[in-house]
Amino acid sequence: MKTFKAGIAMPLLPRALRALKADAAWRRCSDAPGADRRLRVLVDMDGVIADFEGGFLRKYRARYPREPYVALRERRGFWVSSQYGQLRSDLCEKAISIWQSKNFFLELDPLPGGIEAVKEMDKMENTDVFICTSPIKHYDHCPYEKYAWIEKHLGFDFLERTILTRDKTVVCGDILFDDKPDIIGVEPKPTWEHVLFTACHNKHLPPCPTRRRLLSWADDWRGILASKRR
Ligand SMILES: Cc1cn([C@H]2C[C@H](OP(=O)(O)O)[C@@H](CO)O2)c(=O)[nH]c1=O
Ligand SMILES: [Mg+2]
Repeated sequence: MKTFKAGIAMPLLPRALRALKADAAWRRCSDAPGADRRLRVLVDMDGVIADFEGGFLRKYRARYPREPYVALRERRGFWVSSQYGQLRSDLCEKAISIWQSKNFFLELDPLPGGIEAVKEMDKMENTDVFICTSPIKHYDHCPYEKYAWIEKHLGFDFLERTILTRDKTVVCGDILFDDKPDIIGVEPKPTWEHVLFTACHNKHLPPCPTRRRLLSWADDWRGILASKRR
């Protein structure tokens, strides 16, 4: 969105009006939430409210019962296929075939407390919550199943609050709860604070002084939201 420098005299009122509206909209994204501005919370899906890792391991072991696997407590690094490829090169493709299969994303179990937390946020005053999730590029099943999962667990109306994107940095919000340690994209300074949601693959990372963690939905997520309102 183009922003116009405030204070430059516009020849035509409509353009000036448009400029002021654009500037006001831009400010809504960037000013800290105050009494009049609503807090915008972005919640990731896989690894935060949907159990990608548990669902993967269950289906991998069912399809390849005699192949080596990585126990959840042994998981290191965000990308499952990388660790399976290190185990044995052909296991990389076998891993990928699991989440490319029909019903993989649809049949993921909710993670404990996630659905309840999102529903509570949705009812909070001065708060807007969105699910902000990245589909895999093998699009035969994933985009549809992510929408269907949201309808199944949060209701049809929550599709209005569902964002599918491969680049989360361009999404405007105050907080992003996400299990991926490095969230990069075209925007070098995203508006949101990334709160790292603890998952099997990231729990061994050293503490980072500049980034907060949410250990689970039993942790103090309400306190994190409250800290952004002051
Ligand atoms: C390949 C892969 C995908 N994913 C999830 C992350 C993304 O969903 P989300 O943005 O909801 O966390 C999606 C596409 O990469 O699949 C993993 O969590 N681990 C993996 O190893
Ligand atoms: Mg995730």
